[in-house]
Amino acid sequence: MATELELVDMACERDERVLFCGLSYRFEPGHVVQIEGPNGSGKTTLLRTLTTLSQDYAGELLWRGRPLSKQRHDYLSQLLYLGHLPGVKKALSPAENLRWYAHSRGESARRVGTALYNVGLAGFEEVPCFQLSAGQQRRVALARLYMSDQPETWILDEPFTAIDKAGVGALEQTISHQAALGGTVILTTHQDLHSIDASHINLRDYQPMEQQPEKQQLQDYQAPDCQQ
Ligand SMILES: Nc1ncnc2c1ncn2[C@@H]1O[C@H](COP(=O)(O)OP(=O)(O)OP(=O)(O)O)[C@@H](O)[C@H]1O
Repeated sequence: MATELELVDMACERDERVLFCGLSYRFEPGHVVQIEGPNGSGKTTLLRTLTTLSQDYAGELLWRGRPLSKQRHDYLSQLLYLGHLPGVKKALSPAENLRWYAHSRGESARRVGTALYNVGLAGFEEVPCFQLSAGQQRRVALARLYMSDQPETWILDEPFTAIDKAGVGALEQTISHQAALGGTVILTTHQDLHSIDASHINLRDYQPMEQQPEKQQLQDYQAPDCQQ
C-alpha cells in the first residue's frame, strides 16, 4: 500500500518559540502511531496541523505522494478527528449528534444505533447530551469511530480522557481494528497502550538543541582522563 500521510522536515513554532523542527515521518496504512512528549511539547499543535486546522508550519505535508493542500477536500472526507473537547452539541441527543455527523459527511445514518450501543450508550440515545456525564459525552464523540467500516485516517487527541477501564479496553480494540482495515491512526495519550501495537514519535527528540537540557549536558560533557 502507498504511504498515506507524510511529513517532510516539518517545524512549528508558537509565540516565537520553536516547539519542534526537522520532523520527517511516513504514516503508513495499517499503522498506529502514538505522538509522545511532555506537556506543552506540541502534540496537539502537530495533530491540528495534520487535520489542516492549523496551517502555521514550515516544511511539507503530503498525502498519497502529493501536497495535501491541493487535495484538502478528499483528505478531509476520509479524516476523523477527535480533539480535546468532546465536540458534542449539548442541546441535541446522542442519536441526533451522530445523525448530524453522518449528514455532514454525506454518509448514511444507519449505523447510529449500533455505534451508540458499542460505546455503552444504549438507553441514552434520545437523552439531551447536557444531561449526560463528562465520560458519557466523550463516548458520544467516540461513537463516530463506529460509523464507518472503511479505512480512514483517524487523528485522536487524548481519546482515553474520562473513559473508564472497560471503555479503554474497547477503544483500544477499535483502534487496532481500524489499523487492521488498512486505516492510519495517529493519537496522543499520556497513558500506556496495553493491546495496541503502536509506533512512536517523541517530540522531545525534535526540540531545538538549546531546549534539550540533557542533550546539551551530554554535548558539554568532558570524558575524564582515565589513562593514569
Ligand atoms: N493558539 C496558540 N497561541 C499561542 N500559543 C499556543 C497556541 N496553541 C498552543 N500554544 C502553545 O504551544 C505549546 C504547545 O501546545 P500543545 O497544546 O501543542 O502541547 P501538548 O504537547 O499537546 O501539551 P499537553 O500534553 O499539555 O496537552 C504550549 O506552550 C502552548 O502554550
